[in-house]
Amino acid sequence: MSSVAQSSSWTSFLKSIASFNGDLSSLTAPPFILSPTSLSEYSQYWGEHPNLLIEPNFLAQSEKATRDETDAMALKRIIAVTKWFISTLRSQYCSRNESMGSEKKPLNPFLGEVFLGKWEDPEGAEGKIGETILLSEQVSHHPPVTAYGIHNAKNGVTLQGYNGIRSSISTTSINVKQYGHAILEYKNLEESYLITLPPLHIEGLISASPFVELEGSSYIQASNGYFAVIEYSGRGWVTGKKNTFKARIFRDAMSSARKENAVITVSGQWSGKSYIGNGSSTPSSKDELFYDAQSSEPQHLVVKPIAEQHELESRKAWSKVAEAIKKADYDLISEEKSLIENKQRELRKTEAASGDKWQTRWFDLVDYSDSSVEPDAFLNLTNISNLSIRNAPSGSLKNSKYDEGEAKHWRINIEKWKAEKEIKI
Ligand SMILES: CCC(=O)OC[C@H](C)CC[C@H]1O[C@H]2C[C@H]3[C@@H]4CC=C5C[C@@H](O)CC[C@]5(C)[C@H]4CC[C@]3(C)[C@H]2[C@@H]1C
Repeated sequence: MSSVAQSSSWTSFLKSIASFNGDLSSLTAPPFILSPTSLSEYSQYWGEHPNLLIEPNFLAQSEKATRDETDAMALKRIIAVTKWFISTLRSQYCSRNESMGSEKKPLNPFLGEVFLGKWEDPEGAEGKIGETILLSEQVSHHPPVTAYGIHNAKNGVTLQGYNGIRSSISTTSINVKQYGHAILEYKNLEESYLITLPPLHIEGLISASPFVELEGSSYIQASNGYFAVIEYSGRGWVTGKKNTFKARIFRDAMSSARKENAVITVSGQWSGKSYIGNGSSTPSSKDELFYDAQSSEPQHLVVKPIAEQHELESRKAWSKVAEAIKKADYDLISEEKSLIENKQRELRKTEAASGDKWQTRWFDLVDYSDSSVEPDAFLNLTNISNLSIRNAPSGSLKNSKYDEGEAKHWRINIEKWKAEKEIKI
């Protein structure tokens, strides 16, 4: 066992996990497990392969296409969307391990914290992709919820979504259910996709080298009917290596009831190589390579220098805390964090006194249980996939045990971004 794992701070931290109350940010983790990065920055992991995100826009059928050609192109597009989704997972769930040696505890964003930037036209794309922007905003602090919008104007592509988590502790791991979803819209194709988020757990706590492993399933529902079911497993499974997945693509959600109905199957590691085959049999390294996560380097977001940032922008707001974490100076960390937390407490008190609640900046909370709400991509896609519209764990089905309670979801308000005067990309 490494010296870190034996260190008193880690063992006392593990004990604190034992008395866990459900809110991860309430746990005081030892300094070496703290990340200098705020959770509001994690939205960028959706956009680090702009070429794959935009690719479906170029897979349009011709005007004179027959029904079969149209269908064949629709299948090509959901395969391309599945490839883009799989390409996001290494950044989402492995990037801290790769850059800092293990999963870390991100800074807990304050209400109203924003993170924004752009991906420039990828090298060698000859202007085909163009610029893609990211807007991310902490729309709730209790519980923590981050909303984001990624937009590529040149190709009419918009990805928007939000994420919140609920955690619980088992003897050796932290179990996390994700709430929220992503909606991907290709304006030129008049086509949209609903993407749900898989549950995960944190392994390696005992050995003080935590890492994320995905589990369960997630779904991609296309407005043209095609439906992808992605199942995740880790090395604990009989055959699986870590980060294993199997994606099955069906003509529609109904036919996904039987695995034999899969028209395409993709299998492998989302942090490594995966292979694609026709039908429902499991492809292997003898079949066609689908994606190699290790060989396609993520394109990093361009973020303004901290000196040019607004005080609500994440890296500016957290700069002193981030410095203290890099110095592993625990007293300074808690001193600088308290300054931010106390300022937030004051703000909330003033708002409570004057009665004007904090207003979110670029996102609106839409109540889908309100029958007057306009039919939109979310309602259409949850209908054809039979997925719940409620604030249930991501991917819950209608009439499942979680299909109850409120149905309020965060949506980007692009007019508010266009009217933005103070904060620039
Ligand atoms: C708080 C307890 C603690 O410090 O334990 C030490 C360990 C670092 C485990 C807890 C933290 O692990 C982090 C992993 C984070 C998730 C990673 C990726 C994503 C995907 C992204 O799209 C949305 C956010 C999400 C789900 C992160 C949520 C927060 C997680 C679970 C951090 C834990 C506090």
